Amino acid sequence: MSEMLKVAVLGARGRMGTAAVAAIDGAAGMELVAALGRKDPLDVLVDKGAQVVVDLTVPGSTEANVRFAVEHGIHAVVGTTGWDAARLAALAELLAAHPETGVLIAPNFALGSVLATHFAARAAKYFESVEIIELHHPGKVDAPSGTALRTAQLMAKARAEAGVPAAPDATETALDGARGASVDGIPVHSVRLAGLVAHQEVLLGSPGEALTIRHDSFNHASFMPGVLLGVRSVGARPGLTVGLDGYLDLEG
Ligand SMILES: NC(=O)C1=CN([C@@H]2O[C@H](COP(=O)(O)OP(=O)(O)OC[C@H]3O[C@@H](n4cnc5c(N)ncnc54)[C@H](O)[C@@H]3O)[C@@H](O)[C@H]2O)C=CC1
Ligand SMILES: O=C(O)C1=N[C@H](C(=O)O)C[C@H](O)C1
Repeated sequence: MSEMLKVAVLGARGRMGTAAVAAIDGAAGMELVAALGRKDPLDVLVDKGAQVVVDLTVPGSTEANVRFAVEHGIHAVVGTTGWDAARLAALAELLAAHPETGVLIAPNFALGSVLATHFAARAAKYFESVEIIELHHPGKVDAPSGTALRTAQLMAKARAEAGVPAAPDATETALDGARGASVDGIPVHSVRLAGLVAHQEVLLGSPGEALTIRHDSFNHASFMPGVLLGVRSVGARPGLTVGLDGYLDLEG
């Protein structure tokens, strides 16, 4: 019988962590060796021989958690938000000193969301106007969502590379926030509504037509196949991968 992959979850009592603990517990070939909360020491990861850690915590904790994992040769699959360019650059530098360790930073583990972002990036250069609306449960602590940030960044990059001019917008006066947050020039609007889980609409418009790319996560089960794919793959992918699309063949 082949050996079980030893997996630990950080943020194990949160919304995502609870679902991930159950998914890993029930997954073939994996053994859940630790399920840690905010007050548990990270040394447990080493004591329990974790080979992969899944970080589902909060933006203020995730960087230190991942740094600890990498420094101890533990691969990391990270769903937590807050990984801006400076944090990613520092992590890439750390990984250069630990070339056998892999880290996946996945703003969204839901396959449909990964595809929606991919399609939005592909479509971005063909339309005059693009805007993003992300809609989440009111317990979410960050805005805009990590998914919306990444989607906007990829769309803005595609438009810049294609030489698309700034979207038309005659707004001269507006209340603060009325046009959303500008992410690389793309307006991103954040809705927090009881009853929602995680949803996003990318709006693309040109004279006479509009395309809407919408994805809905109705519950946290939507994220679990991506979490398990990340856990199974990260050991064979040394270095830093941003986005679950890095583990998928979306062009094939
Ligand atoms: N990549 C993806 O597909 C998804 C990512 N997320 C992200 O995952 C993160 C967690 O989301 P939720 O589960 O909804 O939040 P949550 O607030 O329900 O859970 C976070 C948990 O982490 C714990 N925690 C905080 N610091 C910790 C530390 N240093 N060590 C261990 N545990 C710690 C908290 O006590 C809490 O139980 C957020 O950043 C969210 O945006 C959420 C859903 C999907
Ligand atoms: O906090 C959440 O719930 C989610 N967070 C991630 C994000 O910020 O994009 C992924 C998903 O949207 C759910």
